[in-house]
Amino acid sequence: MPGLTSHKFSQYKPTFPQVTWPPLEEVPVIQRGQSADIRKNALLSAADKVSHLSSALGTEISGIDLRKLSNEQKDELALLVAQRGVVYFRNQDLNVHEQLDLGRYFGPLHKHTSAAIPARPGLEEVNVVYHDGTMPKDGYNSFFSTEQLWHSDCTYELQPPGITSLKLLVGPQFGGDTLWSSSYALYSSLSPGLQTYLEGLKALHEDPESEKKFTRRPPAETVHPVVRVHPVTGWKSLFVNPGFTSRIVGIPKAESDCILAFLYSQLSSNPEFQVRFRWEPNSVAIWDNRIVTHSAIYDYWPATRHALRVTPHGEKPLSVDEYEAKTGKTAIDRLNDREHWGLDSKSPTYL
Ligand SMILES: O=C(O)CCC(=O)C(=O)O
Ligand SMILES: [Fe+2]
Repeated sequence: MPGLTSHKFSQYKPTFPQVTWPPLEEVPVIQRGQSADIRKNALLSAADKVSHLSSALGTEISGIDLRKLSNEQKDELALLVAQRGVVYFRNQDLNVHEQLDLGRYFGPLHKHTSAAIPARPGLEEVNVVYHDGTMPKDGYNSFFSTEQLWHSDCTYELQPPGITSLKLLVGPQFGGDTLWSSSYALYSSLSPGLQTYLEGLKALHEDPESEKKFTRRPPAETVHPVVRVHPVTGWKSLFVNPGFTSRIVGIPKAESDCILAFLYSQLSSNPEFQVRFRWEPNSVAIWDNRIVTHSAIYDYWPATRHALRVTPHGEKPLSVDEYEAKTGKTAIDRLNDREHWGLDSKSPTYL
């Protein structure tokens, strides 16, 4: 009953109010995963089932109600997401305010400069993802190649998002899946010489959309390290993405183009780094934008797909040198860190 469904969620339909917000300022972020017990028993033992969907990333948990998590379980969820990149839950009844509260636990919430926000006032921290049959069939595919659709959210900000959630309200019977790609796995796949070279570089992130759309804040562009270290796991990750990283700075343009083209082709096309999620209404994905990229698939026109995203800020990305100076610890390639996380040598996963 499409009429009923669209009425039920009409307050979350997309709007683009022409309001202006002040520029973002630096905000403190508490790394919740840092307080978690490494075994994550409070969270995992409360679940009916925990299934890893691929070696590199993606875990589905059933039997947990996201409205009822204790702070201890939320801390463990933050750690799990930092390790597995993205964690999925189905049949979640949490409403948008509960989704906002959960997000706020992980960091101050980001307000998007230009993306749609819900029609109902007071929900500026919610991002609306919405397509239906009245919109062009080609959708984003007429503006971007499938490779360009891969991105990590809002990396042009000074403090790009950390632990982000997306809840599907309405979706097609089939199609409209989302893909995620592990940037830990991408880093870990490179030869030691290339890893070391990239660790010394920085790249420019900017929003190509900001020239085309009304922006509620002056558009940001920021230079971030090409390899960043996750503050909780201490693992190194490639931090460039086709959506927003335009060039590596301080090296010849041709060299930057060539390296970025190689990295983008790897992250978007190497299935070993990827996981694909088939949504149902009330599915929630929680991913760590610091260490994964993602890409939605627009193959469901003319069906309606409607989802809400809540996006906490992460820290200012730390380069390997910054992480080591700050913590006195050595940042590590995830592939070499199995023992620390209690994995035996045969375990295919990185839980
Ligand atoms: O529609 C989706 O599955 C994801 C869209 C997206 O990129 C996002 O919400 O960050
Ligand atoms: Fe996104």
